[in-house]
Amino acid sequence: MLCPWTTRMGWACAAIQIETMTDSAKTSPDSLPCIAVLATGGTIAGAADPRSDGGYNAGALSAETLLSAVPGMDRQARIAAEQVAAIGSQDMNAAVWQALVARITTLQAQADVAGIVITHGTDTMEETALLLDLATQGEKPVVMVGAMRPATAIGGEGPRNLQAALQVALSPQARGRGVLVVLNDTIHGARDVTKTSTTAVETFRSLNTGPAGAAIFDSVTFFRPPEGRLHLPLPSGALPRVEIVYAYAGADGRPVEAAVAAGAQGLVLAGVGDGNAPAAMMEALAAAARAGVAIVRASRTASGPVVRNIEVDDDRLGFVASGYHAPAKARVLLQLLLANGHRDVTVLQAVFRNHALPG
Ligand SMILES: NC(=O)C[C@H](N)C(=O)O
Repeated sequence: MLCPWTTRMGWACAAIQIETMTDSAKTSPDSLPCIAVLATGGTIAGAADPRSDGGYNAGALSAETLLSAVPGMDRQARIAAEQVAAIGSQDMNAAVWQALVARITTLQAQADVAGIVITHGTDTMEETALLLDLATQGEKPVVMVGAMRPATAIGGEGPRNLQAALQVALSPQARGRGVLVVLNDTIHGARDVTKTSTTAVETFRSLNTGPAGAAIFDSVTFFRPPEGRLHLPLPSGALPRVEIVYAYAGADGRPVEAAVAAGAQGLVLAGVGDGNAPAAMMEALAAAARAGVAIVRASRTASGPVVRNIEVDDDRLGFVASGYHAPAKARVLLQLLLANGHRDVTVLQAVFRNHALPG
């Protein structure tokens, strides 16, 4: 039994459709909620590569294969899978983001869809999570999931993570919370989550806020109420060029000048401490700000806010302090702000501090 919308939408030529109904569920298939799974690749879909012991290729397995490793979900939901991309998330790009935004927007509007799950590599999951959270609207749960061990590895945790993500997507409590990330039985909000370890299965943390909730066995619990969402539509075409400049002892202004020469409309400083940098780098950033480039000071440290006008005179230099946005996420937010015509430093600062447009 396919979800009703798969036949209506005519996905047969563009997407994978799967049949997961058991005999028992087939007695009343229409009573089960429908979940759309949008697959993009990543290690959760990774398969061993014979080139080396432990080596693998991300995005090698289909959505259908991933779902076949999660027995029992067919008693709780009808599931329709669509292969949006098949890439390692190090190669995530604007075209896939456009496709995901379009599919989420369509699925949010379809009455017969209860929730959406997106399989994705972990490397850039936090960037995609924030972008989708900002660029889409709707109450239905949108749950991103990945894995640290490839599907062919002993102890691969992808099937359990996918099961938990499907359970969160089915949970009424997950409604109205924007985009969520589920791995290792833990639920994170798109704004809060960061990958903290190259290899650990508990790599995703919400370092400043703590996790949003937990998915233990088949029980989904949230620890706090939903927060307000900021909406910044994703325009068609290329996003504005925004570069990240990394500060370190001895850094000078040349990385800043190179980024500006390459056409950057915005720069995010991955600064030391509270978004700081050596004087030569700061001078180059100030010159860029005078030339009309949006400058956001973030921190290369893992947690804590970057606060305005503490060691750096942001008012005089025309900079924005990133608040709790780490560099990669500050870049996504700045790209969407610039793409939506927000260039005024006061407006940019309000959004980075309050996650809401002023007024
Ligand atoms: N664990 C992973 O998913 C890493 C992989 N390189 C990816 O982001 O696609």
